[in-house]
Amino acid sequence: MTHAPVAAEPEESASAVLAAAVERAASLVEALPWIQRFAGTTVVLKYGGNAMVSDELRQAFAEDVVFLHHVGIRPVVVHGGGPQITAMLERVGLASEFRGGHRVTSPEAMDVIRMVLAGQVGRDLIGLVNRHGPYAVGLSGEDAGLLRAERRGVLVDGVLEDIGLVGEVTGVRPEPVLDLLAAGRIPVISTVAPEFRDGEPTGAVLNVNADTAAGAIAAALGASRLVVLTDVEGLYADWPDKSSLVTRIAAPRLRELLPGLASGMIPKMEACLFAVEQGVPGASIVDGRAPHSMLVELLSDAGIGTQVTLTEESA
Ligand SMILES: Nc1ncnc2c1ncn2[C@@H]1O[C@H](COP(=O)(O)OP(=O)(O)O)[C@@H](O)[C@H]1O
Ligand SMILES: CC(=O)N[C@@H](CCC(=O)OP(=O)(O)O)C(=O)O
Repeated sequence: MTHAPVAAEPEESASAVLAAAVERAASLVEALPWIQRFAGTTVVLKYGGNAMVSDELRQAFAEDVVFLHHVGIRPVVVHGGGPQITAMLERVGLASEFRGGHRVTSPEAMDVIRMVLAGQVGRDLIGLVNRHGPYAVGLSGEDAGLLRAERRGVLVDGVLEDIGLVGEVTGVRPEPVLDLLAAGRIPVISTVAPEFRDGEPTGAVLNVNADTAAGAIAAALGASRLVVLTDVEGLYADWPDKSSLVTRIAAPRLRELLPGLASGMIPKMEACLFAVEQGVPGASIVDGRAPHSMLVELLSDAGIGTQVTLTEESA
């Protein structure tokens, strides 16, 4: 049976409005100690391609970034774009192949990857942030020596395989990011990186996993937090058993779990581990499909997702 809406008694509706207002105010007040804690510090936000699934979510991400900026926190965005790269490679007739979680990268594919990350995914995010004001500036790992990378292969059944122009970050020069932060800007970083061999640049550009790059950047910046936004609620100790979501984990236990993880989670958890072992006090995996999950993680008592710390006691 359906009922036609009945106007609430004036007294009842006034108290409902008041209760809702008090609840909203409570969320704001709850954020205060967290804002005080993180104000003046740098937080690195890794935005994965699988979390950028709708305009609404991308806009919510941009709002959160601008919110952090306006409460005195220094956000640095490191973005991925795996699915967007795959879609563009398909459009130009190039197939995608992954080995050990890394894209096999030919010189032709590398041209497309560089264009998609720096020219499309990064530009779109910069545009969304800058709807709120002149804040975001794009950087790639190639700019002002930000990243250095060396070619890496992958171990398949114990044998090291060549996967083309894929790199691992071997150095971060944080100055270009610090310059932008000092100028009150929000850096948005695409993770392609110049290749170095025996300490010298080769002139080639390498495709670098965005999680790994974000971990290295967070460590080099002395960030107070690394937050990785992805398309899953967090780390599951026993994937895909949904009852095994881990809310908090210390580095030694994570090290034990790493060899048993499936491919997408490995670079994320390695990046969190690297960051906390290099002095970042906390690194989190959150579900980027839930709007504003990053704000909830950073600025509320309960948090959301999985938080990695160096020890059981540290935060
Ligand atoms: N133990 C695990 N816990 C959570 N997710 C896992 C786990 N093992 C594998 N995954 C997979 O990893 C995926 C996230 O990695 P990926 O697809 O590379 O995301 P992104 O594009 O955000 O970098 C999840 O959607 C999930 O399917
Ligand atoms: C070497 C390697 O695999 N690089 C990734 C770079 C993009 C990325 O990491 O994007 P997500 O964060 O969205 O996964 C790729 O080509 O897909």
